Amino acid sequence: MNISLKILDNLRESYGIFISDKLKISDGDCGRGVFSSAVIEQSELLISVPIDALLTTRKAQHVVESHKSARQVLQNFSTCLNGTDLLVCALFLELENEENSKWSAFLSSIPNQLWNPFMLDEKELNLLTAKCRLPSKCFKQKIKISTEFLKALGFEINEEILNWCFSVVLSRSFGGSSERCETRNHFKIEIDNSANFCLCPAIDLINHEKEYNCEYRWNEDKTAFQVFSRKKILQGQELFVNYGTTKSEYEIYNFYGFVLPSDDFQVEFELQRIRKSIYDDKKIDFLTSQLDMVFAMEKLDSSDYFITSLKVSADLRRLANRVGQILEKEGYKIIYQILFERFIKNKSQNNNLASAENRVIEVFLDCKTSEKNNSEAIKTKSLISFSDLTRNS
Ligand SMILES: C[S@@+](CC[C@H](N)C(=O)[O-])C[C@H]1O[C@@H](n2cnc3c(N)ncnc32)[C@H](O)[C@@H]1O
Repeated sequence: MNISLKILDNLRESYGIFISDKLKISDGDCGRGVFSSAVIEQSELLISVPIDALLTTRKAQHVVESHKSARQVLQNFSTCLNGTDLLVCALFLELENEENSKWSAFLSSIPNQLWNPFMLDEKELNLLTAKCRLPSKCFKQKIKISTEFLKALGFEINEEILNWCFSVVLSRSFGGSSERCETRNHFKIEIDNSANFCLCPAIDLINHEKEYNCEYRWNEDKTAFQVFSRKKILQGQELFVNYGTTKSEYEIYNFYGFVLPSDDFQVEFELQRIRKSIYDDKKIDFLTSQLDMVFAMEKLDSSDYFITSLKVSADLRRLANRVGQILEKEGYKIIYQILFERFIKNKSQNNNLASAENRVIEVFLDCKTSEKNNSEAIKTKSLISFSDLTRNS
């Protein structure tokens, strides 16, 4: 069976989650997401997750407490472990349980590779401006609490796995303080009296957009967390929710590790970081020649195309994403560098330096997010085909 269908079926079977037959998981412009496989009418119920299927902080605490010697260790940590730490530790412990975990279907529905800025090293973080750097620095400190707690329980800590658990909680949890969650997520969950902070299988597969076509609702009668369509959704369209209409782009970046392409986005912090990065000249020369070859194949002049593309950033983003994917890990940095240098060379032709610069950074950030999200998909992708790019331009 197709792996995406299997993910949805496992979630249905393991937790009694209702997931409309009109939904499927696919890769799109924002990485993996949920798409419609048939027309969806306005106000259709698309996903309904019963309360038992929510991994709340209270349940996370039970997971942690059920570990031998945990109670005593918990006493020593009682003043510093909060809901986030409990969820992080519970995920870590459930991963150790593998197939025996109640949450194995949920865990295997989450991508193996996640990325958040807190994973940047100290040197890189210090290159960001304070507004962007501080939350990630705090998250770096916060992980230390879970690390110490799990060590006290006798576990050897694999940093990569713990980072993954932390990233899951940052980018896939719902709720928060009841006052904030009403405005952020358009719902208010009162579970276990106070523990309105949880992970939610299935619903966490939906990506974020400012113009969203779906919304969350907490159904008090059914005690279920649900997703409804806000408008008609055509076959093949992606479902989007809004992770928080009052969230700043900095919050989105720090919690979810991506940035929405938008004209007014202040990305100077990334620019600062990249300008100070050190590049290997030979590598850039080699990759530049590869990029030129690609342009030549498509009979495009790269610098002209680049200047034009600044005005049609969606196309440029798509192009850079593809090239970034082919060049894998370092791809996005190199593309950024190449594009930026070409832009500087040609800047006399363009009188709006700041907005063009921002567009280039958008491209860079998109490549980065896409590279991280699609790392599995990338492996199977063959060489660049520009057919859809040219079709759309
Ligand atoms: C709640 S998950 C959404 C589902 C996720 N894409 C998946 O494959 O499981 C949140 C993560 O999805 C990605 N994401 C969501 N909305 C996005 C967007 N508009 N652009 C880029 N990435 C997005 C980010 O990696 C974010 O941390």
